[in-house]
Amino acid sequence: MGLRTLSDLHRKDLFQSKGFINDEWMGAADVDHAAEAAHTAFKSFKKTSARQRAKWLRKWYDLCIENADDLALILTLENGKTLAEAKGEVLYGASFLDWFAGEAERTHGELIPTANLNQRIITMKQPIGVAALLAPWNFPIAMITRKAGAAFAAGCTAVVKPAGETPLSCLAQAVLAKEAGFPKGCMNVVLTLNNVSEVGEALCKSKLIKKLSFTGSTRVGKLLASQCAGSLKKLSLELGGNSPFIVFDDAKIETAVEACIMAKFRNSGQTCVTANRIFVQDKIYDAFAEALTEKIKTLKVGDGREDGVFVGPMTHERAVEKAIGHINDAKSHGASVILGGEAFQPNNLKGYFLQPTVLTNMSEKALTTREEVFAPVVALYRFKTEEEVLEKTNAVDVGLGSFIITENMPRMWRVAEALEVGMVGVNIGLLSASENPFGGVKESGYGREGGRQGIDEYLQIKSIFMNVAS
Ligand SMILES: NC(=O)c1ccc[n+]([C@@H]2O[C@H](COP(=O)([O-])OP(=O)(O)OC[C@H]3O[C@@H](n4cnc5c(N)ncnc54)[C@H](O)[C@@H]3O)[C@@H](O)[C@H]2O)c1
Ligand SMILES: O=CCCC(=O)O
Repeated sequence: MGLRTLSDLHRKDLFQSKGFINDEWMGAADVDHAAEAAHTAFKSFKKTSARQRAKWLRKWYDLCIENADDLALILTLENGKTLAEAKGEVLYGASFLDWFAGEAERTHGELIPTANLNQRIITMKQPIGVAALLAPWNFPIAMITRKAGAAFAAGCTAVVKPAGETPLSCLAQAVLAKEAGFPKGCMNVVLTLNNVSEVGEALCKSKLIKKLSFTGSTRVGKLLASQCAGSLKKLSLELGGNSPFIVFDDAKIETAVEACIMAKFRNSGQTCVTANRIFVQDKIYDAFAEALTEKIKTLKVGDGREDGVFVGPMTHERAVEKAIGHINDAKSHGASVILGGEAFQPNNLKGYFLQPTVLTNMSEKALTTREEVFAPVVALYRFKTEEEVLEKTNAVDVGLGSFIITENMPRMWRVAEALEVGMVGVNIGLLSASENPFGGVKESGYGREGGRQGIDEYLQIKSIFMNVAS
């Protein structure tokens, strides 16, 4: 079969290119109109039963699974990730709808034991209101469903803003959410490209919007937090990371290599939890570097629609430029490029490709020590002791994901507890599951998405304080 294009979609209506407001497709990004539609819908949506919302979420989940091939194709065409990865993201994205369908009915309040026996206090959880959901270009489906699944389960309505680079997957989700039965005005989508600052600011400043959830860079997260200060919106921020991937001497090399490939090459290195600083203990350093490099040499780079391709292009040109800057900077601090190191065009393909790259002898002075590479660049740092590696890993402003590879259980516990991060992977290169509370600490942001905690981001607590004296 040749390379697939939009004309191969089974359901042509999944390809939409206009914004979606109050169940209508619109040209301009009109935040006020979208916020009003969501606000009006909220008045009745908040009164629907959790069981009904769970049914809509399950139907939406079923539609994602039914249309998985079409959704994956749209995703590959707009983001560049391989079809296999895109299919994986469709399933991962759908799993949040299934998960939050379950959570919708578990937003229990509590009866609080009171000091005064003539009083009773009970609490209830209520939806916060209209939520603005701002998603990034690296996971254009899963970051929508992770946010919207939780918001709708809680009884909130939404104004969704996908990244300007990847609006199509989000619009296809809007088609399916409507088909699943969500009432008019529940899911609104505003599009941006060159006007992202204006749209972002309007979402932050809208009085009708009570909650904002953003996944993206720390730089933009800080900007949005400052813009939301005026209306004191509740915020969830899932921002940049600088994940350490620590291979201890006692690790199994095959486990370390397999986990590192997953943690580094998923989505061509463009994930918020991508292994950024790979710390390898002295005794295992050379053997690990060699085994990893041999494995990376086997990874096929190319058009994500082609069979066997493991690494697709980067999503935009500035990502390649930034990675080349990081490689040159590392070299200037003494690093050796033992594989790759350059932008290239595999089979003369147009696109933003970078050779999978391995850098050894990394210095702490290199920019990648403090900045995310967000590219298929493996930077290997050497360390001697557990204390040393902990000090180095924690000496950054961010703390999202981390990975440790060890066969020593006491060490696993010591290190996992000492790492200043939101998530620790042990002998695995992945942190993604709908049941995992995903999120960070320090300048990686706050709030959790997915897990039992994810729905709470869209709820507020009300207490009822009663005099029960007879
Ligand atoms: N946490 C994540 O999943 C994630 C996702 C994408 C990018 N990033 C980080 O960002 C870096 C660079 O990516 P980039 O060049 O797209 O970054 P960027 O800072 O320009 O944009 C990040 C995201 O924020 C949105 N955005 C930008 N300005 C905005 C504004 N004023 N209001 C509202 N939204 C706005 C963009 O649409 C994009 O989705 C990456 O290297 C990585 O460190 C992280
Ligand atoms: O990049 C951000 C999210 C990645 C994930 O959920 O695995």
